[in-house]
Amino acid sequence: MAVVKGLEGVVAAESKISSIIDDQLTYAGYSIDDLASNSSFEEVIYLLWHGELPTEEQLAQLRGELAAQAKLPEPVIDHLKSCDLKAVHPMAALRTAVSLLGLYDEDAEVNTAEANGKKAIRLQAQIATLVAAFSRIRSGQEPVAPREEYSYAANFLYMFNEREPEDIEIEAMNKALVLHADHELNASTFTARVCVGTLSDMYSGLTAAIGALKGPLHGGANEAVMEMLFEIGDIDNVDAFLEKKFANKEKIMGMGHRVYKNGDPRAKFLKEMSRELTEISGQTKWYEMSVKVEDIVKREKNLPANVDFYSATVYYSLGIDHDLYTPIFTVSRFSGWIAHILEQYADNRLIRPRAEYVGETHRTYTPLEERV
Ligand SMILES: CC(=O)SCCNC(=O)CCNC(=O)[C@H](O)C(C)(C)COP(=O)(O)OP(=O)(O)OC[C@H]1O[C@@H](n2cnc3c(N)ncnc32)[C@H](O)[C@@H]1OP(=O)(O)O
Ligand SMILES: O=C([O-])CC(=O)C(=O)O
Repeated sequence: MAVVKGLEGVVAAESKISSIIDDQLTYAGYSIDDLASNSSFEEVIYLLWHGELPTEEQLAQLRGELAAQAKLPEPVIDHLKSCDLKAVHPMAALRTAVSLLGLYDEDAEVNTAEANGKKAIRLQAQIATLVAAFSRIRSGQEPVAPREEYSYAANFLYMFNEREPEDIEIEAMNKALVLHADHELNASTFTARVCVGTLSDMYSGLTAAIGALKGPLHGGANEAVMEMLFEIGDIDNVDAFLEKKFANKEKIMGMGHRVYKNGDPRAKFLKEMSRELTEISGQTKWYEMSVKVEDIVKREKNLPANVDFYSATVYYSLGIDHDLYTPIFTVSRFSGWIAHILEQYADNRLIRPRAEYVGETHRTYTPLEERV
């Protein structure tokens, strides 16, 4: 058996949800360029779950259902209030809270297509409320109830700040949600599929996926990018910072990708948003530092920026705490994970690869008292 470390290049599933071919990303056959420029996040949710863009009527129905399901069960809010949220990582709190949501859903263990369809809407609606509620409760404020008349992106921002978001903020959040929604068989999506491939439930699949996205080699990189920029502090420090990183063979967060070798097609949109938003907020230094980091890493290591690199300064410009960047990624990626979970259920086979054993063999049991 040949071991493929990290399963690089291994094709482990057939999927109609998204594809990466020649560094081009598509959702159900629509290019990410097209969708990022034209589509609402709700249209993308529909596309990922149904394989088609919605009609006006279908979109209105989805929006209505999402708005109607966005409230959290009181015990979940009480749970958040009972924790010292300043002492925990938001992704850890989210992982637990999503699992907890399952205890208040009578459909949690019902694995029919109908029940899974209902859970899909409920969970996609509640995840945004949950992230915003975490942020509010952590800063000593009451969670803000979702508003049915807002779009998904506008409502998400509103629940953070309890003020009507500006058009530019809504546009940026919508675009970020569209860009992060799905990405073929990335580590967290694979995790979700492995989990539900045992015929476990949707809550378990999503909880497992959150755990995988949390890591800094995956979704956690956007938070790490902002920490890196804080540490660099000033554009004049970029060269010395990177030289030291290269000398110590440390990774530069937000750079490099397992699949894209010539550039992540999502990054250019986030870069442009970062430029625009940092200009508006009068904090262009973060954008300028990012560009310098990107240029040097490209020149020295031939590694392009990935989706996490410029999303950091986009969210920073929206006034969001940097440890909430990966939770925001989670809100978007819920749509993709759910699509993959539904696709896995529809044509399931247990996912169970093999390992090549490289440990000791032919050993004889030594009684406890004889061991040294
Ligand atoms: C949404 C997302 O998940 S996007 C990815 C987010 N993750 C990050 O931004 C973290 C930083 N990047 C990385 O760690 C990697 O590029 C990954 C995890 C994204 C891809 O990893 P892999 O395909 O397994 O590549 P791997 O880690 O084996 O790297 C290959 C080589 O490139 C180097 N390399 C890869 N990424 C980086 C980086 N960001 N900085 C410096 N060197 C890097 C490695 O050190 C390694 O060098 P070596 O061959 O001399 O040992
Ligand atoms: O595909 C990957 O390995 C990681 C990634 O970019 C994503 O999940 O969006």
